[in-house]
Amino acid sequence: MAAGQPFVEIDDVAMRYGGADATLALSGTSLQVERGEFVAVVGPSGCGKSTLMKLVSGLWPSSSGSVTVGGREVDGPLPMVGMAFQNPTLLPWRTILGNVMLPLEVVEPHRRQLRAKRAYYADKAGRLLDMVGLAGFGTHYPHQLSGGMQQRASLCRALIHDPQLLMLDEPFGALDIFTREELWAQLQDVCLSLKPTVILVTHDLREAVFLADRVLVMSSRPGRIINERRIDLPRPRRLENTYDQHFQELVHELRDHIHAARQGAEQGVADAA
Ligand SMILES: Nc1ncnc2c1ncn2[C@@H]1O[C@H](COP(=O)(O)OP(=O)(O)OP(=O)(O)O)[C@@H](O)[C@H]1O
Repeated sequence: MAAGQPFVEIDDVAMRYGGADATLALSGTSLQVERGEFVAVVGPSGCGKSTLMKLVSGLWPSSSGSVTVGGREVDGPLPMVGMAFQNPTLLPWRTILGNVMLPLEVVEPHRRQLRAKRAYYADKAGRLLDMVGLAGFGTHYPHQLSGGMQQRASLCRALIHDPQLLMLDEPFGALDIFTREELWAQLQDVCLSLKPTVILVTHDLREAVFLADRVLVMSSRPGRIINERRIDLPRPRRLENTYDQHFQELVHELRDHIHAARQGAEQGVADAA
């Protein structure tokens, strides 16, 4: 990776699902993320946020333009990525510890070392579970945990192989507000300690402002970045800071941008009618 090059770089990407007349999800989309930066992506529903995540993690190819991570063009799933989604997707027949350790069975060099170093990795998984308040739950099965606890476990699974890039697609979207806020604080602690590069997709503007160094706002579909806001709040941020005037001003500012993006889309539909 060349000095000064961003860790993640999306350059003028377009993405169409299916044939020529199928949905154009992204068009003219560009963004850059520095190593160790926490970026949140917000935008109107259906604007292409998840599509953007699929391109960066190599789960889907772009139709045009380029996507590079760590200085290399993305041409397939990246082992250096950890992912967590709205649905925790834990395997029901595995214990929580077994679920957290799953990526180690797939991603090299851990896969090669797992048999010889199982105790080391189990200890590491246990420490991650401790960090998110799940000490003692490693031997439980997913159905024995609440939704919030399962989501914490899926966060540990995303982190177990020391990913350089953490991709979080609405990871707390299905949780109640109290659990969600508790997990913001835990995710912040984990990130301050492990310092991965993070891209978070969320609908929750408070979540974006609480967690991110920078928030990117997308236009309506086909999505592209229409605004970016650096979040200049000191860390560690505390939940009581969400009541501060500056915090609320940032949230309102983002809300205005999204409102404008949605208005733009409605205007486009009206013009076409
Ligand atoms: N597998 C797919 N096949 C065809 N079209 C798809 C597929 N996945 C997404 N789309 C379409 O692409 C567009 C962007 O979808 P995407 O899921 O990226 O949006 P989003 O911003 O994440 O949405 P939301 O905020 O509602 O979760 C939508 O119009 C959607 O219907």
